[in-house]
Amino acid sequence: EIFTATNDIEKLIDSEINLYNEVDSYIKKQQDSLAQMRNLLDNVKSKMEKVGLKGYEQGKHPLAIYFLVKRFLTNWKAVGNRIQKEATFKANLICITLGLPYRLYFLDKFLETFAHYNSTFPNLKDLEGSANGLSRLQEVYQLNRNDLLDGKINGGSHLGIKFNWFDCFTIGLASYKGRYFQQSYEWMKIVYNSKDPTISSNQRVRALNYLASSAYRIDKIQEAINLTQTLLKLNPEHKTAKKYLNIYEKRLNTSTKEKSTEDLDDDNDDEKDFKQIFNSYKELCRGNVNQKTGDDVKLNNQLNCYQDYRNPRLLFSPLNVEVLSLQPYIVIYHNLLTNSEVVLLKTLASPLLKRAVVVGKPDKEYGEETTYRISKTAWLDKEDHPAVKRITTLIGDIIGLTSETAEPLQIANYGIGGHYEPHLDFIESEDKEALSEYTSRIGNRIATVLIYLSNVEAGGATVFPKAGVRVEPRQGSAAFWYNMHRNGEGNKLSVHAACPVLIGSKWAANLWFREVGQELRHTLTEINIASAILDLFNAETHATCINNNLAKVFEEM
Ligand SMILES: O=C(O)CCC(=O)C(=O)O
Ligand SMILES: [Fe+2]
Repeated sequence: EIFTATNDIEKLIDSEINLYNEVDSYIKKQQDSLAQMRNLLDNVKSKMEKVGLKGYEQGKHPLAIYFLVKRFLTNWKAVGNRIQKEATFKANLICITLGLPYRLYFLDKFLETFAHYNSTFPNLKDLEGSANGLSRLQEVYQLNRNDLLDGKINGGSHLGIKFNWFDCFTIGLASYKGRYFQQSYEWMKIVYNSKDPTISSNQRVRALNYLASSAYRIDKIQEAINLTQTLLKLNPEHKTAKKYLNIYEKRLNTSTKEKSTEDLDDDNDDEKDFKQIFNSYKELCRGNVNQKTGDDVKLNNQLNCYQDYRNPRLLFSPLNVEVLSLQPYIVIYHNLLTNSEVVLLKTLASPLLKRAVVVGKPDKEYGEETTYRISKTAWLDKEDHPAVKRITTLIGDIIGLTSETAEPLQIANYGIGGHYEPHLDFIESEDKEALSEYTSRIGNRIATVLIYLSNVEAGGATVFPKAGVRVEPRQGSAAFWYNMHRNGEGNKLSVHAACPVLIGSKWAANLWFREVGQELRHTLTEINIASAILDLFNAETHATCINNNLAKVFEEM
């Protein structure tokens, strides 16, 4: 017992004072800590509000997405660290001393929420990915740099948020990695010249290094040399600068004449063709449709349309067909799917979406992740849902090909800057054995039907750089084209691309028809068109069609 001796009472008095001090200091620390947390939270709130877009609207805007990802990596991380500290055993110790439960309930719940979200938080790869998307958008759509700095896109409305040096560096680095050297030059220059006191000297040197290297790549050789010399003054021990300085100086001493012949040699025919396709791709993405390459496309200047009700399924509701190109044959089927069919396909695909891979060369392993295709995809088999089967069969009937050998439906969803650079859908390979392995059972990808499952606010068109064709996504409509000639050879004019999504999000479904089973059907294309001409005389033309001169086109063929 305590009450029997003063000695013990004195101990008790000491204990009381100790206890008071202990709890008092704990509360003060908690108050400090809470005040700090309040600060961090207010800070992130003000950043959230500054963006100016509410809720899911942010997900449609590439800058808002970039800042959202950045908030998780910086502000929310700081809040998380703070919360982690709250969970130190000190807090628990107090609980034990006072005979309270081991952890206060609210602390547990707090941590649980954080741990749960933490596993799905964006990481550095996501920040790089968003910056990479932004740099691609800047390149393809020629986004104005000053507008971006200001938090807007080509004269659009302002987000309330602006770029700081860190953002310029992040996007500059993404541009550098994407080989957009003019861009990386400009972004890194801003970082290097920034007066912001929060840039460490180390960061400034890093920016200088990329700036010099970008300058070299855009033929500002003397500037690259000067910048590298400055860099070496700041950091004489820099690992690579000396080596690069040598290279730059050598290059400067090479006469211009020599250089230009060198450059010409580099430009072999394949490379030239590739550059042409790429330039035309960007022009078409920007909406400049008069970008024809090759001579085979003179027939394609006309826009034609007809109503198709030859198939009994279409009798009461004929399909509006718009012919965009005859060589290669590209058409649009307007309003092919209903809204509820579109919603159903997206709902079925959503839980199955995974980062898209490309088939690549059949001699390579199936499924490569690349930067030239950024989207998530899911496969829906005919057996997965009766609607998938019905839609696949209907499409086969409409285009006149058997869907027996068609691939499952591939649903794609493109995020920030999501795209698919110019490519062919059929598989080519030098390696005959590997090719035959890919094609032996059902043949190559003879034709593609691309159904749009959403509208896109800006960007995201499907373009055919060689045919000079651009298709804007319209929810429920579909593009159809042949990838192969009737003689079984691939048609290189079918090269096409998905332009990066600028604003909004894009959903589409690919249905690839394979060669096997089409032997007698492929020939029917021309007959289909011929019968469509007959239809022209009976049917009303679709409102979106400008000319009605399919017959004229045929006379020229
Ligand atoms: O989404 C697009 O516009 C084109 C997609 C495409 O070409 C493909 O997935 O092969
Ligand atoms: Fe494709």
